[in-house]
Amino acid sequence: MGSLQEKETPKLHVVVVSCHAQGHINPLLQFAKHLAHVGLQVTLPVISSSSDHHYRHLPRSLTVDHVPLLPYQGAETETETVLALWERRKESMGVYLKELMRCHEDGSKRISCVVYDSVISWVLDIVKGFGVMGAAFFTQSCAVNSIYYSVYKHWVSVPLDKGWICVDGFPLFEALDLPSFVADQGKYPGFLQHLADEQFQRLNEADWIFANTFDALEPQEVKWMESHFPFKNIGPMLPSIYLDGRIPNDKDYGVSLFEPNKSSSMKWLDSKPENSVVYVSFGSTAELGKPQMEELAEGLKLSTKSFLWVVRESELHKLPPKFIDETAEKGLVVKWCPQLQVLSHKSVGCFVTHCGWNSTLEALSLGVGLVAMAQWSDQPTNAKYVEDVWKVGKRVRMEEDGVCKREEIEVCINEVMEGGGQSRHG
Ligand SMILES: O=c1ccn([C@@H]2O[C@H](COP(=O)(O)OP(=O)(O)O[C@H]3O[C@H](CO)[C@@H](O)[C@H](O)[C@H]3O)[C@@H](O)[C@H]2O)c(=O)[nH]1
Repeated sequence: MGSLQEKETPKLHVVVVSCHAQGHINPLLQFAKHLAHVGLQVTLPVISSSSDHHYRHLPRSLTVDHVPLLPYQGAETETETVLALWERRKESMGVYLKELMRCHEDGSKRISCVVYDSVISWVLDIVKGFGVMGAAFFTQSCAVNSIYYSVYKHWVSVPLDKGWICVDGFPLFEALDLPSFVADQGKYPGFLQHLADEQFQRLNEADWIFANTFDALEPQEVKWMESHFPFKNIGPMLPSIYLDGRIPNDKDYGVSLFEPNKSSSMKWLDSKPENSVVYVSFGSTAELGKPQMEELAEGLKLSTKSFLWVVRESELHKLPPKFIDETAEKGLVVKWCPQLQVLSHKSVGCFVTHCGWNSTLEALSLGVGLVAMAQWSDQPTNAKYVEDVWKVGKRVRMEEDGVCKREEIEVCINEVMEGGGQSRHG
């Protein structure tokens, strides 16, 4: 029997490759859904050492492929460094990608284009080796991209000679406003150069460049970036239900590396009055020091507000002993939650956040005021924009020891809850 598929015009096949982190997978997956929605066949590979990922609401023309993590080459050790793990993931994804490209050099699933996360631009070398088009996708703000590009071009000197940097038409960036890799190179040796080179040295070979931002949010920064590269701003990459509803049934990002504590979080929020809850989360990678964790816990205790705090499994041991029991009346600690549903819940009145770019875009899109507690990477720059440029929240002040104290946390929460940030509920 001549199958229906044989008679159909084959769909263009696009592969979307993200680095292995929730904050990168979410916007790239969202972009993949848009491609699937306009009729393309999309494959999204996700590294998995186990099958503990959680998939939901994905369109039929979007396939999530599991990529096995290759075993260690040498002796197995328990303590794998960040860089070694990064290399092992790179190798695993590289092997998978070459095989996928070889299998689909022709035929109905021939690959037309690979969209890759800008921080893993080595993907472009593989893609170009097969004569296929490649599109870079930047998951961070244009302000941050511009700073890294200025470093790459040696237009700013790092370590900072003056203690601040100025990019044309942007706000002045003092050290505490800069991505941590720029402000404190000593802490992350080699990281900045690697990141700047990785993102920009092959960019001229990319056929398209996409960024998860939008013109109205960063008008100067977008213009500046566009004067150097043909960027297309396609953000914010949030599930459609929170924006224009373009993709039917698109309620959730859909691939979670953590298991969300959904029903208990939402039930608990339902029991709280409007605008009464502080939502606290530091995303998927930030690790707070124990003293900071204690100050935050004490700050939440001091505050008269209720709180929902996401503390990832690996961070739980840093909570003060008995904290969960002592605060059971006013607080709930969960290991992961459906953040978009939480932020759009009417009981949530403010968001204490590390200012990861996705969390920032989500809060801005849903109208929740922010208490910005940046930890590392691009987060200090996002926090500066939250307070000084968009004026949608307060940035906490750190003491000399780099820790933000409980009283400061309490004051910032009160200010934002009582109208210092943006207001969603009137
Ligand atoms: O309980 C939770 C906590 C978070 N999220 C989601 O996880 C994502 C987290 O992304 P983000 O806020 O960007 O933080 P990170 O996971 O820390 O993201 C990394 O990647 C981002 C994009 O490059 C950078 O901006 C960050 O600094 C970097 O740490 C968001 O979509 C959240 O909605 C949940 O669904 N449930």
